[in-house]
Amino acid sequence: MSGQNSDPMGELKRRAAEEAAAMVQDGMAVGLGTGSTAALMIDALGRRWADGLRFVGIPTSERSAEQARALGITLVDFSTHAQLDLAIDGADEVERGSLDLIKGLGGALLREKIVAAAARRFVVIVDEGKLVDHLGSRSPVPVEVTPFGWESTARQLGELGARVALRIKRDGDLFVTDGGNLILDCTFGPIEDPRALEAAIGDIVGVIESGLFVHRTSEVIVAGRQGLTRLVAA
Ligand SMILES: O=C[C@H](O)[C@H](O)[C@H](O)COP(=O)(O)O
Repeated sequence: MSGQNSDPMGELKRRAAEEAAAMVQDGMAVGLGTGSTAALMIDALGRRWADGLRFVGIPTSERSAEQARALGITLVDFSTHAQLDLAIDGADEVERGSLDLIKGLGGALLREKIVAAAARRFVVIVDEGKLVDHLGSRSPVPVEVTPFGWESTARQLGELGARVALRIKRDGDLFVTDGGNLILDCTFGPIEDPRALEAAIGDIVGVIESGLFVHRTSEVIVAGRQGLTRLVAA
């Protein structure tokens, strides 16, 4: 039908991405997230760059770096920018109220968490389908682990109550992160205490980082059928 958007959720994600991109000011150092929603944000920043906005970016993955470079965006690293003004990224789950997150279904959780931790403000952009009452309701917790001894690490994660799956790509090869590590997708079901679980996972030797982002979110821009909503942690 004329005028009807054929991809309403895609349009909603684009609007959230544009809203976040509009938060970037001249001279800022910005963390550039990873995933389909973050890619829309990077495209929006590319359009603002073409209009004359100037900032520097630290990407959270090789694919986000490639996208930003192709748009002419200046990329830097932590050797010159140990702290960022703003980081913008997507999420796989956002817990209502706390705004705690699960991230990493795209395999970028380690660099994303480092960038989020280095930013004065961490803004998350999602469609309303990502909102949950409890983390773990729909998504596993991705955990980045060293390849050496991953089987033992997996066993210890299982002892925390998770069903553990080594991430394999569609072509049947091992999924290897930008850092050369493996991902274990850990299904816990609804998580009552994300902070405690994040600590317990982090205590396991062989674990590099988990996709639980607890008490890190400054604001979430949610794109829904009623429009955009901006949530701030309770
Ligand atoms: O590792 C990937 C990231 O955590 C993504 O931000 C997350 O998976 C959300 O991606 P999308 O916006 O494509 O749903």
